[in-house]
Amino acid sequence: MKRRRDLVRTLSCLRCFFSLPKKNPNPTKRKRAMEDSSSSSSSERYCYNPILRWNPQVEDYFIKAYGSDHFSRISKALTRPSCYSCIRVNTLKSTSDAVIQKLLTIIKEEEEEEEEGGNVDASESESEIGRISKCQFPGLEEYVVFYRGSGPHVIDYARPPKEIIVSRKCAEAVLRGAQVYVPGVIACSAHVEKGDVVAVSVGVEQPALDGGGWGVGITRGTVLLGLKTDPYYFERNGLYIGQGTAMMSRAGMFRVSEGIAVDMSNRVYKLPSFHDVLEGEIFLQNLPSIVTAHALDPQKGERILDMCAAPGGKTTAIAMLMKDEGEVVAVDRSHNKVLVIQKLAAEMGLNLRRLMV
Ligand SMILES: C[S@@+](CC[C@H](N)C(=O)[O-])C[C@H]1O[C@@H](n2cnc3c(N)ncnc32)[C@H](O)[C@@H]1O
Repeated sequence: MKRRRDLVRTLSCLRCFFSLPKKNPNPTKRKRAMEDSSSSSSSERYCYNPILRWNPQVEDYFIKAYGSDHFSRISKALTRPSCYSCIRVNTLKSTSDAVIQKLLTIIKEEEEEEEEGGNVDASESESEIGRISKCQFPGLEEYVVFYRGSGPHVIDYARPPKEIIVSRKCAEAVLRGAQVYVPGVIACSAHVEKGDVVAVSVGVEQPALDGGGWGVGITRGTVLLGLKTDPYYFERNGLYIGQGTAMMSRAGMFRVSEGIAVDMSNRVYKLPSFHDVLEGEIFLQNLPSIVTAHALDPQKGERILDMCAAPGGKTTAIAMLMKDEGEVVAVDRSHNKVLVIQKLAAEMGLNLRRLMV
């Protein structure tokens, strides 16, 4: 089974990331910090500690509504990834009990391999059984399984640094167990070669200096010098998401259009990638999407229209709940999107009857 190693090695999404590191959010402060060379230690830099910046009026409103303590906890939680992966079991092919057993077997086998290779950190070897559980909401226990991740972890990074900055979207995927793919890389240190261990941070949106909206402010392909005089140096403090091995040189990362740029070995939050795991038997789907189809309560023989259907998460959930006896009309706006739905339905062994562009 492809990519099963990720289930062991790595353990949602960053729901909100309009966040900045705690230090030096504006140019004046940044300049002051650059002058004070002792203000940015390695532990400050290589940690994950973003804070959310709110529109002051919105902030005032919420503080009045929730109280400042509660609001500050909400604000902090919004900068953290989800601790759970939510797995929908395809009940036409399997059951939640069978899926739990299979996942445990996969994890055990892979753990043994990792142990043989000496790659297991004993301090992290919590029982996997406790990590997997059935959803407790009535009616969902039959087909929804949770996998609980872990974090935040302290991931030391040895100097001298070789660094990579990735986009927010890429960072969200990485903290759900993905690798860093080429399109997600925004900037990279000079002289990064294939095989180098690199520190990976996220470039977050910041207010433009000219007051014209928010942006990442780093041009794709920027060379990171690793110096405190580097204009982006302080912005990266506290936005470190982990480290990995460069799978290509710096030149390659900005020359090719696809492929893995960094094989992540350590992430500050760990959730496994379920990519290619138990294909057709399970589908990774956020709980609200599952609940949407569940609340619709589709019955055998009904005809249901899904108007913005790709990639087909709710479409296939509806078809499954109808025991694939009925008609789901799935519509999306391009032929390619409809092909994606078709592929997912085929993997799950479902006959959707009608797919439309
Ligand atoms: C968030 S995704 C839908 C996710 C999907 N319902 C699921 O559960 O997997 C939104 C989809 O709406 C589609 N969409 C947007 N505008 C549309 C339109 N005018 N007609 C049909 N589909 C549209 C997009 O192409 C995209 O695939």
